Amino acid sequence: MSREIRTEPLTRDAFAPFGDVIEAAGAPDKLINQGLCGRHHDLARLDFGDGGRAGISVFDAKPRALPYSLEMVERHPEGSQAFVPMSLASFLVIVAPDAGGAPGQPRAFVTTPGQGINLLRGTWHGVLTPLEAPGLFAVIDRIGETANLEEHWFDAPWTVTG
Ligand SMILES: NC(=O)N[C@@H](O)C(=O)O
Ligand code: NI
Repeated sequence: MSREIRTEPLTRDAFAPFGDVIEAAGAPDKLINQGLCGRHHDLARLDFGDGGRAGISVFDAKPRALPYSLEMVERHPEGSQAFVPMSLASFLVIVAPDAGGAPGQPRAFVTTPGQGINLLRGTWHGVLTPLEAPGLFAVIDRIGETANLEEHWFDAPWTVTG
């Protein structure tokens, strides 16, 4: 069986089972600030579970390149995780459905500059993977006492190609 994953463009509909696309797409939901600002409202299904709270952190991640070797995916069973780029840089978003407690066939999406994402609680995903510098991202996820992290290391790597 081929262990190659071809990237696909990130769209709201394709990504919906895994999470949300955070972007200023189409007309704003509301004009605010005397009409000088468009509000694209409430774009993501944020979820911080019981006993946790929302936090914002900044990740400064090293850019990677395609073809990319995917050795591991992880998930956060207690909360969602959003990545909002602090520059107009594309990044690689790898997700996988759950198949009885382990990841199924991974899918790889490439964002267009300006897109961010929110991963639903418990979604298998590759770690933050910028494709160009700067790899600066605001990350909104659960702050709590637990690790909130489950990793799955593949027996053999997947190769993500453009
Ligand atoms: N470990 C951590 O905070 N980051 C990962 O969850 C990730 O998805 O990059
Ligand atoms: Ni994560």
